[in-house]
Amino acid sequence: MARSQLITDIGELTTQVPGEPRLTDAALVIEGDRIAWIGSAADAPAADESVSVAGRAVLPGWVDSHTHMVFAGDRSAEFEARMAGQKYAAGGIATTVRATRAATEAELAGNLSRLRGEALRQGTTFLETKTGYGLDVASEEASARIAAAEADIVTFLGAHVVPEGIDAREYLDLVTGPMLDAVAPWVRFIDVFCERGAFDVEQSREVLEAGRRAGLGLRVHGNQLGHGGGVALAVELGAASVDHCNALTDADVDALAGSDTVATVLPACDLSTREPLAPARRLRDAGATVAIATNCNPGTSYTTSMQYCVATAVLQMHLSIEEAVWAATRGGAVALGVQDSPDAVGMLAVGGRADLQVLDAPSISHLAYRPGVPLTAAVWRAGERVPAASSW
Ligand SMILES: N=CN[C@@H](CCC(=O)O)C(=O)O
Ligand SMILES: [Zn+2]
Repeated sequence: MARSQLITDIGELTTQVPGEPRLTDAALVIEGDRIAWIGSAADAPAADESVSVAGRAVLPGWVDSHTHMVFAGDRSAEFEARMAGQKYAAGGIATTVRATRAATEAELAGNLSRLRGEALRQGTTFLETKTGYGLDVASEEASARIAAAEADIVTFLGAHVVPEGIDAREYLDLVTGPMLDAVAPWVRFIDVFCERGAFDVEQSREVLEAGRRAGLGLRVHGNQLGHGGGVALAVELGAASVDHCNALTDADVDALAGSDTVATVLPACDLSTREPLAPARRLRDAGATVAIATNCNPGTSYTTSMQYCVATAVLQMHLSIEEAVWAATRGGAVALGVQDSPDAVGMLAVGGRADLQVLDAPSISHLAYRPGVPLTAAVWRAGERVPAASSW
């Protein structure tokens, strides 16, 4: 029989199970990679090992549904210029494309593994990442393969920008043809940056329809830098999510509210680009499903901290702490299509994956009440306790 671990003396247990999202004085048992039992600490069964968390809060691991972690180099000079008043534009992506193409596969894998480890130790137990800094067939294939070795879900973002030295028509033929064929074994979704300076609505439609024909799910980077047609297109095509959602018309909000497309907000990116924050409160109030993700990338959001994003969503986007934690766990799961049993993530339920984090705090409200404080006390992913960082 699989090894069992009892985690007990949980002051506050956030399960995200509908109807019973939070328990107090709770305990849970992990058997192998699954949750075997949840209930009151007083009724907890015996197990092979027992860990008392001494009144701390326990919640599902974060589901980070939007990152770009396959890259080389950094863009701190661009960041400093932005802080001095320069506006963010899609063109900065070319800097990272040059560095990524010049890097070895071992360097790209090493950087991804470093970021993945950093995220995991901060409670991110389920991670999506994208290609999008290779932008030729060989580099995108390598990016997808490297990503698949480390991330839980990989998205193909060949349509990030049109790279230097090729015209848009020729590049779209590549993305929707040989590049798509090359990455297909490694990826579950296709994505497109539908924005001025990247791809317009008709080009984006072409990319997404090719991905759908190849059996991929759809995601869109939309309405980040202005009122574009990204959100409307995502809803029309039934995309799993549309991410950024900064500049929304009432019609965009209504369309999202009446759809199954998740609106993913990226608070750290909004602050790092000095763009107006995405209207998460307005989206929730209208009835849209909202997810929160880091958008970890070297250009617009170089953080792996879901806790920082949750705190910002509460403090500046006006979500309640429960709404923000839901958006950063179950919301991410819905955005990635991994919300259903038996392998659902972003919730703690008997029979489900044992992905959880313990906070050095008595309740989830401390995530926003104590912003910037590293509150992750312990993390379990698929039933295994995540070791602390090794020293270098
Ligand atoms: N918006 C498009 N792509 C990334 C930024 C990429 C970059 O600037 O390197 C994003 O999600 O913010
Ligand atoms: Zn992105």
